[in-house]
Amino acid sequence: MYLSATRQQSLARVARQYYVLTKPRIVLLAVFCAMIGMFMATTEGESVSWRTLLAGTAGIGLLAAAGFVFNCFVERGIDAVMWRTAHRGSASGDVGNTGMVCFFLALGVTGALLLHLFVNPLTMVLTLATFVGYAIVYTVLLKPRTPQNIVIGGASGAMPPLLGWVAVTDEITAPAVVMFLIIFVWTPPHFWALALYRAADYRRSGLPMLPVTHGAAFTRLNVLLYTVLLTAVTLLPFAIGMSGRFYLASAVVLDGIFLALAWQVWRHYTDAISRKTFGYSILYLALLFGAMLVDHYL
Ligand code: HEM
Ligand SMILES: CC(C)=CCC/C(C)=C/CC/C(C)=C/COP(=O)(O)OP(=O)(O)O
Repeated sequence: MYLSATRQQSLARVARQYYVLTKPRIVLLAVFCAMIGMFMATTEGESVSWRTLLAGTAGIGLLAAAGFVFNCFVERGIDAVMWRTAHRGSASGDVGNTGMVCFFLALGVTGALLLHLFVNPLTMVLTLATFVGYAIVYTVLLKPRTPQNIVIGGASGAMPPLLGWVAVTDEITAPAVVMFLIIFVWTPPHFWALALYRAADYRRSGLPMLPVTHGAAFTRLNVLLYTVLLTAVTLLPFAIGMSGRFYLASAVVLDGIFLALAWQVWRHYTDAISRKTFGYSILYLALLFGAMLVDHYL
């Protein structure tokens, strides 16, 4: 069947609109962390099977993407009034409601089936629970009601490395919980740094984010306090013997930079510093988990 150039361009534009709703770069880092969880679960000389690696990362990634599309569907009205999210097809109306519902159902069912058929039932159940935690508990129940939405909702975001661990071991043990805790405590400075320089956007949306409900100064203090707590939590992998000196040295350097930025957010705030801190928080998480993986094979 020959499609005219115009038709091809139109299809490509629609495909891109759907792709954007999956928040692909967030899925990428989440799947990266899940993969690290898998490799961290292997013992000396053991490797992750291709079946677990491929089906596990695909299943977790698809269910994460399903959660993000569901979030865009539910928040299409709010996203339309926020400058940062108004471009999304869900907010602009370029992507219809039926299409979004079918899309997140297809993503979610495929992800769950991959995990059930090729990984293990526990990983499928925990990943589905993570989906519910993010799509329903965070997006529908917490986000419109409390400034602690991202702290409690952060539990879903922290699950990927634990899910990766369970995909390999079929059980939850201390190292998986430690990796969960690192992302759980990382989430508030990650998000509140963004919320600070996007405060006007959130005020317009009516969402009870901390800078809107408690003001910038209190939020800036919380960014610093959670970053101090994060520094302590990132020492746990070394403290419990899960990771060695290479990881410890990497964590100390990465934490030092995060603390310096968080201190500036607290004492010498500018939107530019907050934007820089948000951007660094993403690089920080990727490098910290990357260092954990390198250390595992040293
Ligand atoms: C409740 C927890 C979290 C909240 C509220 C949150 C919030 C946000 C927000 C609002 C953005 C900007 C998105 C945009 O403008 O399109 C963002 C970006 C991002 N977040 Fe988070 N985040 C959370 C957890 C996580 C987790 C767990 C990860 C990865 C493991 C992550 C990775 C990223 C990445 C990679 C970006 C950049 C996306 C891009 O540039 O397209 N976030 N986050
Ligand atoms: C099933 C599974 C593995 C889920 C993945 C969990 C995960 C990585 C959650 C991250 C949470 C997140 C990025 C929230 C974004 O906030 P928001 O949605 O409020 O952002 P927005 O304002 O841009 O819509």
